[in-house]
Amino acid sequence: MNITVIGAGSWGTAISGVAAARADRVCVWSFDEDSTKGINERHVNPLYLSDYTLPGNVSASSSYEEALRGADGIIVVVPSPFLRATIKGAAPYILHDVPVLCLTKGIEEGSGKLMSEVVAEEIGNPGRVAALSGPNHAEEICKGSLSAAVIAAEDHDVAEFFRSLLISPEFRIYVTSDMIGIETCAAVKNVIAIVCGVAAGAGYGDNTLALIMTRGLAEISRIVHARGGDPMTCMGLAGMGDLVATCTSPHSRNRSFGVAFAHGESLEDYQRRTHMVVEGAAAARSTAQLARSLGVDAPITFALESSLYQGVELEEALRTLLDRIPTEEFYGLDL
Ligand SMILES: NC(=O)c1ccc[n+]([C@@H]2O[C@H](COP(=O)([O-])OP(=O)(O)OC[C@H]3O[C@@H](n4cnc5c(N)ncnc54)[C@H](O)[C@@H]3O)[C@@H](O)[C@H]2O)c1
Ligand SMILES: O=P(O)(O)OC[C@H](O)CO
Repeated sequence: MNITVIGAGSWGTAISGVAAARADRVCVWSFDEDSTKGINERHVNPLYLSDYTLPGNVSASSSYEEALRGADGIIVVVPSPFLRATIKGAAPYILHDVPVLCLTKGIEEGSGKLMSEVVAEEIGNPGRVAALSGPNHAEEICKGSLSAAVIAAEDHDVAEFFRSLLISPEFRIYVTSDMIGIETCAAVKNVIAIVCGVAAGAGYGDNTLALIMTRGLAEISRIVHARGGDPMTCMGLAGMGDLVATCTSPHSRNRSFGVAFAHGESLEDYQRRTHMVVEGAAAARSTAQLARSLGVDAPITFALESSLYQGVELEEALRTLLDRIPTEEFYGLDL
């Protein structure tokens, strides 16, 4: 079986290693030529997870045509700001019935579309597109540290195809049909993780982090419900699981950007310094747009959007949050 992984950042590199355990061959499409060269010559991606050696059946290419030739399954894992352009470029080489698994976490700005929807729009045959999410820091997955994820697909056979490709005793894979729930959780938890980082950077304690995570989960579930997903999904791996991992882990780029932002570093400087994409920053804007269009109250997201993009000082954004009068904890889903 031949698997193509589109994207050679941290997660693309780690998932290539996971897929290589079951696949005959894995070919990674990389935007960066240095990654292509490193993987082909030394089985190492010099730009991401550079201390991880990929299995010998993983190769790389910066040509869509070459990377996708003969693919029996495709995994898409480019950061959300580059997803549409990348998949548009790849689309002519993707056959109509090949199953596709989307690992990108985000909501498209402007359209409010989920990542699997963007992929399906560009390649057609939406029933063959699935999404995977969960608490999965690439740094831990590539070391075989015990982890779990959930695959969502409309077509159970597509979910099973990817589950049997990726499952192992160290990587437990569950399945669901709630694509909206899984992908909305995946995008919005990154926003909440930045805010946790900001709070930690500003010197707040664990009580405050628990407050942000809990009210953040309520915010996520309101958006999931309004978007047509199942709020119970928020209790699972893609919801609470990933929220906890991202809001607390030193590996999280979203959390650590929040800390840096509280200390005065800009988004641009952080991303230039780390060569990594802070998905929650893009998601703050796209989630805020989506929440407004759905008529959903999303105060934590709105506060981050205002300080990232509207020049509102962090202290003022925080004051706006704290000026809200706490009411009953549970209003059901209209809260
Ligand atoms: N890193 C993780 O642990 C992890 C875990 C789960 C999910 N994810 C999600 O996976 C997705 C990919 O993240 P990542 O962590 O692998 O990326 P990354 O931040 O580690 O790397 C950035 C990637 O973007 C590529 N890139 C830069 N400019 C580009 C362009 N113009 N067009 C196309 N590609 C370009 C780079 O080559 C590199 O592969 C994100 O949605 C992220 O939220 C990441
Ligand atoms: O490093 P982060 O903050 O982009 O998070 C990575 C994954 O989404 C964790 O599951």
